[in-house]
Amino acid sequence: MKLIEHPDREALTLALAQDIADALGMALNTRDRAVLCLPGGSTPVPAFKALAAARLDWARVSVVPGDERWVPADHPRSNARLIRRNLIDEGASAAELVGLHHDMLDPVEGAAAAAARVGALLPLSVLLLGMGEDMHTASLFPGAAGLAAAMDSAAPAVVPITAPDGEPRVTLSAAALLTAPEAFLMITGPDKRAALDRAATLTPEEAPIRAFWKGLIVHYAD
Ligand SMILES: O=C1O[C@H](COP(=O)(O)O)[C@@H](O)[C@H](O)[C@H]1O
Repeated sequence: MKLIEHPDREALTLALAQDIADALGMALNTRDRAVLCLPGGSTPVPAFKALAAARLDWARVSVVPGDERWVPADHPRSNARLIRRNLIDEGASAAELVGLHHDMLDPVEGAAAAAARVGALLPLSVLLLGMGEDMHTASLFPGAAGLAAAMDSAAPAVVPITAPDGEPRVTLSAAALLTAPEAFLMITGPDKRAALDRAATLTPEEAPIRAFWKGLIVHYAD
C-alpha cells in the first residue's frame, strides 16, 4: 500500500484524475478497449468531473460501477446515475456505461445477468475504489451476509449482497476487482484516514479494503 497525502482536496482531485487518465491512456495503447471501474458514494464526484476533461479516446472506454444499490438507474442512490451525471455527461459522453442493475430482475437474478456482462469485459484496466469508515469497499461490507461468497476466489464477476442497513445491493466480487493491475483508493477526512490505519491491522474479512492492499495507491486529503 502506498499512501499519497495531498495538501487539500483540490490537489487530491487533480492528481488522482491525472493518474487515472494516464493509466487509461496506457491501457488504450495496448488494448482495443479499456475498462474503467468506478466507485459510488459522495467522495469521488469531484474526481469524476476532473477526469471527464481528460483528452482520451473515450469511445474505446467501457465504464462499470464497482457496486450498485438495487434501485432503478434514475434513482438518486444509483451509482450508475452518479457516474452518468458526473463523468459521462460532463465530457466522457462517448464512453460506454455498463450498468449492473436490471429493472425486471431481483438482485440474485440481476447479479447473474450482470456477471455475464461484466465477466465479458474483464480484466479491468483501471480500478478506483472508495471506502467507508467501516472499511467496506465496493459493497464488500464487513459482517455482511454474502461477504464470504463475494470474497471467494472462484466467485462470479458480480454477486448479490445485503448492506448492514438491509439495503439489497450487487457488487463486483473481490476476484473481479483484483483483475485490475493496481487499485487507486480516494479517501477524505480524518475519520477515513483513521479507518485506513485500523484496516492495516485487520484481515480482509474484518476490513474488506485489505483484500486490495497489495498494489493499492491511496490518495488522501483532509
Ligand atoms: O456505499 C458506498 O460507500 C462507499 C463509500 O462512499 P462515500 O459516500 O463515503 O464516499 C463507496 O465506495 C461505494 O461505492 C458505495 O456504494
